[in-house]
Amino acid sequence: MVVAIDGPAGVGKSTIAKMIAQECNFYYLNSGSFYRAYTYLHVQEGKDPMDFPSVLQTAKHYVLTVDEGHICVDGKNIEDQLHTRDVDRYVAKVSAYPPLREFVNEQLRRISKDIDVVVEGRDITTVVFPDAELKCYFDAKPEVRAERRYKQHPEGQDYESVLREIIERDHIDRTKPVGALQVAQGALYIDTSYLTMGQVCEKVLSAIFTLKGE
Ligand SMILES: Nc1ncnc2c1ncn2[C@@H]1O[C@H](COP(=O)(O)OP(=O)(O)O)[C@@H](O)[C@H]1O
Ligand SMILES: Nc1ccn([C@@H]2O[C@H](COP(=O)(O)OP(=O)(O)O)[C@@H](O)[C@H]2O)c(=O)n1
Repeated sequence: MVVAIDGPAGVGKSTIAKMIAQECNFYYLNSGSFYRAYTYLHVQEGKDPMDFPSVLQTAKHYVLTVDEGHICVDGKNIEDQLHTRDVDRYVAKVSAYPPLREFVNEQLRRISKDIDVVVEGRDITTVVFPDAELKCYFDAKPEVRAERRYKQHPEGQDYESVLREIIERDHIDRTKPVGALQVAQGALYIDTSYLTMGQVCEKVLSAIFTLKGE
């Protein structure tokens, strides 16, 4: 079974996807971490992240694997390097490059073949797995998402600049020529603004149990 979750930054996709994966014993895949990893590896090589064809070359040079939801290069977990300011600044732009999207999507489909998986992203329910057994779209107001992100890293940027970056990333994600963030047909739409994590998880689990006939 494929459970696909889309939604904007800070809405709770990773948190809930991990909870569902644990509860149902499903494999967990975060498509955003592929785009983050390629952005990181490219910048790490001292190359320009705005030169998108060259980012694709970098991507083709590395073999990424996923170990318990963590992205690894040559077996080394690089998850800690993926949430830096540099990566945050460029990843939405890098991920708008259609050939890179195709490259990432192929890998997501290959990894998910014949397994039970919960996968999250921006175009997972619309482009990558339009036939997923369960499609979810999580939403929340930008102010609520910025507050959550701010609380995640209170030592980092102030609330106002977190909110500005969220709004900017929303704009890029919603206006991508290919793979733009949108609510898929037939998706379970959940506004998480006033729900606890447990309540969101319950709604998704209940949809999974219904599909399984449990
Ligand atoms: N329903 C919720 N209520 C309160 N906090 C939440 C909720 N869902 C997620 N969070 C918190 O918000 C932050 C961002 O969640 P995350 O799962 O990283 O979002 P995303 O993967 O969509 O960017 C995390 O600190 C998480 O614990
Ligand atoms: N399927 C996906 C997943 C992520 N992305 C992009 O990659 C960025 C980082 O993804 P992420 O899942 O780590 O984002 P957060 O919402 O966790 O900050 C997003 O802002 C999107 O621009 C995408 O274009 N398509």
